[in-house]
Amino acid sequence: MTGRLRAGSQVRVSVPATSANLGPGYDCLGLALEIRDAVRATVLSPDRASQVDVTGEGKGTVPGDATHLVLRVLTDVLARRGFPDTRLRLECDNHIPHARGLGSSASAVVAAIAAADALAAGAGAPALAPDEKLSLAVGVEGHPDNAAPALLGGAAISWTSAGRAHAARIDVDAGLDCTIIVPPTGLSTSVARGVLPATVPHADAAHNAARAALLVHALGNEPALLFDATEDAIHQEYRRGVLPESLDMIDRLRAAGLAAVLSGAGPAVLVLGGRPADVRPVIDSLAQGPRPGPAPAVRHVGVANRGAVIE
Ligand SMILES: Nc1ncnc2c1ncn2[C@@H]1O[C@H](COP(=O)(O)OP(=O)(O)O)[C@@H](O)[C@H]1O
Ligand SMILES: N[C@@H](CCOP(=O)(O)O)C(=O)O
Repeated sequence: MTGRLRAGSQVRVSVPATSANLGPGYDCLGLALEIRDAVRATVLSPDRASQVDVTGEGKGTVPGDATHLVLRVLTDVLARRGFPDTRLRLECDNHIPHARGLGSSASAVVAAIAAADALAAGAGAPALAPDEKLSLAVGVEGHPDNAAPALLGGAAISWTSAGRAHAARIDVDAGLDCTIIVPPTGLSTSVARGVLPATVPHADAAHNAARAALLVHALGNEPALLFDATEDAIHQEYRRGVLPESLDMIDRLRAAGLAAVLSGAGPAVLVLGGRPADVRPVIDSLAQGPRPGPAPAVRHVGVANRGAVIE
């Protein structure tokens, strides 16, 4: 089927930030956080050029042309669904910091897929199943651990099998406190993936398998186990060379008994079960002496129970 969407059709989607890995769950665990981006997509007539307006994060840095991540994925998914060369106006209201390890690119991709699906469904195309949306997101992102909670909300386990991505939502204790420490400068995920070895020792894989399984239990049922459950042996230490300050922060927070992990590929740090009042004294102790630049932001943030939603 090849068709054209009616000019003036519109959809608004909001999508949460995510923190992937949560320590041991490299490329398979993630948590949605209540910081949301919103995108309004309006179909233009075919003689108009697509247009992107950005407010907030990324304004002035993300491209305004067809290479804009949301526009690129949205038009690509629409073309696959039978609506090629759709011209769009996007209004992006961004709150998720870019290149900090809070899944901004996955949220952008998921927002685009959800918007494309809603526009196509409005024109009579069958709606995509959650696994189909996740598989499309993985085709862009390369790993499912951010996209899964961005789609589903809450915490998610994600995996790929025979070229298709899948996810299961897991319970999170309603009272779980999360604090994020967000440095003023970012690091692209591809750089932080590039320093990882192709293989890890068997003992380290076994270490992480135990912690990741324990983490699923701790998040939903026994927060007292979060500290043990967030130990990682397969990615964080390898990233110390490109993220020395984040890893130093994690060391100090963990020495203070807090379940601190690298958020995604960093540089942000996530403290599970910790409040800013617990975290700030440790951050302040790191700042003894002249600080080279602005201080990191310390934010208390709730778990987002809703993933991508059409508003
Ligand atoms: N809302 C968005 N709109 C357009 N591009 C985005 C958006 N969010 C992220 N990006 C692109 O993705 C990059 C960040 O992706 P990445 O390095 O994977 O970091 P993270 O996903 O952890 O924030 C940004 O520098 C930008 O190019
Ligand atoms: N599992 C990935 C997660 C990347 O998350 P991001 O938020 O930094 O993009 C990794 O560790 O590389």
